[in-house]
Amino acid sequence: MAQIKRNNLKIYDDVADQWWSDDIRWVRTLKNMVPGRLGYFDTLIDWHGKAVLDLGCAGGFMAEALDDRGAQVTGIDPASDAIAAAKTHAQGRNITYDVGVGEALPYIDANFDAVVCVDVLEHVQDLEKVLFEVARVLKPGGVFLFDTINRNLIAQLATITVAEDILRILPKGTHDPAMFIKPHELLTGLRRAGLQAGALTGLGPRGLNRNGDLKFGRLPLKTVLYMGSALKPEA
Ligand SMILES: C[S@@+](CC[C@H](N)C(=O)[O-])C[C@H]1O[C@@H](n2cnc3c(N)ncnc32)[C@H](O)[C@@H]1O
Repeated sequence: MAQIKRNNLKIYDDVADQWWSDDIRWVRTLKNMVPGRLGYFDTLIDWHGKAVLDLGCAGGFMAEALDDRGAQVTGIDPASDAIAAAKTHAQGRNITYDVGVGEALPYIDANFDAVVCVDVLEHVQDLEKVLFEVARVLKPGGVFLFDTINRNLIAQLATITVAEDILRILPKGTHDPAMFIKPHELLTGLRRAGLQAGALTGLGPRGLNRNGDLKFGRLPLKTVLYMGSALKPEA
């Protein structure tokens, strides 16, 4: 049997034209996760007037939500068709979109008040480089806000066996379970990059919305998905 390509990043360009159409369940799921994430992140930062980088923004769900909150948003992603879709959808908004990777951000040092990176860290080729780049582009006193997937058997069962293979709510090959990140690994990476991590919290499904799609919010358990923040200390 042919081997499935894991962490297949082509998936995001393949669905770029339908990113905002609500036709694809897993893309809708990403959209539905935004309020769950912001329910936590909004308690940590007042976005208004802040320069914010949405790192790994794809078609722009989080970027537009941050624009709605009055942030000055820049989004970046290597998926060029997804960035094109983000630009088209954001017409009339003041969002800047760039094609690029987190390992080599095309921004000057100390450019952003916040970097948001949701459902991305477990996809990047070089996590350490990305965290150093995040620290570099943050202003002193700036904050890094993220979520990612834990690496253990339960997280693998939930995201690969159940979500990809049984329920088919994720395309096959979306994730490589070997790239999932244990919280202590991320905390070590943040510290090495010079960032001071705050508390981590769980993220997960909290019922269904009116369309029968999953709603997301904070959970006490960090077994599968977890969110967190880290501060760049003042100079
Ligand atoms: C699951 S999607 C999440 C998209 C978006 N953050 C959201 O929640 O709607 C993962 C995204 O990470 C991006 N990505 C993968 N490798 C990356 C890298 N090295 N630097 C920045 N983004 C990357 C992919 O292109 C894809 O758009």
